[in-house]
Amino acid sequence: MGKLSGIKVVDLSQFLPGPMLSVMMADHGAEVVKVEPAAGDPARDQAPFEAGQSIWFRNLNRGKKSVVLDLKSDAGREALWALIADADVFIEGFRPGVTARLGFGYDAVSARNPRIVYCSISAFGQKGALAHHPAHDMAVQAMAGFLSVNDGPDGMPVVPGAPSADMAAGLTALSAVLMGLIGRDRTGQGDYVDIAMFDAMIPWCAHIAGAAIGGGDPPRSDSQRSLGGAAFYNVYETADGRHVVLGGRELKFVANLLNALGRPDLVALGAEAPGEAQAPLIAFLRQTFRTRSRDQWVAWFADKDVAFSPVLDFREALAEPHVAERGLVVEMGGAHHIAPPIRFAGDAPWAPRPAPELGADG
Ligand SMILES: CC(C)(COP(=O)(O)OP(=O)(O)OC[C@H]1O[C@@H](n2cnc3c(N)ncnc32)[C@H](O)[C@@H]1OP(=O)(O)O)[C@@H](O)C(=O)NCCC(=O)NCCSC(=O)C(=O)O
Repeated sequence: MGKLSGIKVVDLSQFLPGPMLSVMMADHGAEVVKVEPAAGDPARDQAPFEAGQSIWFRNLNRGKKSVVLDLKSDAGREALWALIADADVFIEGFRPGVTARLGFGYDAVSARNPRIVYCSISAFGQKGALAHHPAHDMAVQAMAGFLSVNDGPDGMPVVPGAPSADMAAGLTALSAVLMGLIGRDRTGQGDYVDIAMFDAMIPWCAHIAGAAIGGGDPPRSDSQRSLGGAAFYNVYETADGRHVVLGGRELKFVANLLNALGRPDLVALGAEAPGEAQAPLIAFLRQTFRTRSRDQWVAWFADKDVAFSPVLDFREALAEPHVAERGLVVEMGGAHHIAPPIRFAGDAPWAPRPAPELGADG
């Protein structure tokens, strides 16, 4: 029995942030009813597909039910009210004002079910100058400053690989809903929470935007300038044109590596401030890493206590034995399932659950 069994979730959200929240609830036993328009959650149409389903959609919607409701019709609205009557959680991810126009704003929903924890997830929040601006992940990253530190050597911001604003919002919303449920259990009263992708990203910036927060110049960051050009927090090219990272900030790792490379004289430079003072160390490391291939370096580092990693593509990353040992990706019936990142010691062994076909439950 999952930690959330007995909790009923009505979820109108689409794409990524809201489904991320509700899939983690479904993983732990909540009954999640995904309410979709006739066209379905657009994530259903996102390539690549496998075993007849979008891989993206499957891994964000496993273990849920799907009902199709036209919320602009009386019958659809009635059906949603019936679902809300005994629900514990209501999730929506439209632009601010949409659910109120449909008749399902917090005031209306809590009047019918005062115990409900109602979570809105939007790009910039329900209030504020940007509130009604439509936005996907990249636009929020752009507005929050994150794209400015993900530029290439030509200064052009790079389209982010990970949808950080979506994920930050989904995971923040999960915490919020669980807090809401704990509070509700104490007081008997539900509550409303306004989660913004923007708000969820801003707390992530303190270390990279530190200077700007303090009123100084904003940081710039391609790989050579990250953290102001720290030798031991940097990316290096190898002889085969691949890359490796030194990702350690502790001086003992600097010493371990430079001693093994026969250059103990450079260790003191590791303690200097990143930037100009470390330039000779960076130059040495650049030259050194170009003398072997990436995988030769992986072998060389195997018996060294240094925070070193090869830069892998996704195929390589998923083929790592570590992924199999932790059971992170499971293939069943020709479909690949990504395991939940939260698994309690007392949980039954995890088994993949299918994501529903559109309207499978009504
Ligand atoms: C994603 C959006 C930009 C999409 O913009 P829009 O297509 O203009 O959607 P809106 O939310 O403004 O409005 C949705 C409309 O659909 C209608 N609607 C929705 N569901 C129903 C059902 N079931 N029945 C009838 N009508 C429905 C709803 O009433 C609205 O109509 P009207 O009232 O008539 O207008 C926006 O929803 C948004 O900013 N959402 C918050 C942030 C967010 O989730 N961003 C995407 C993250 S995922 C991501 O970044 C990524 O995947 O990439």
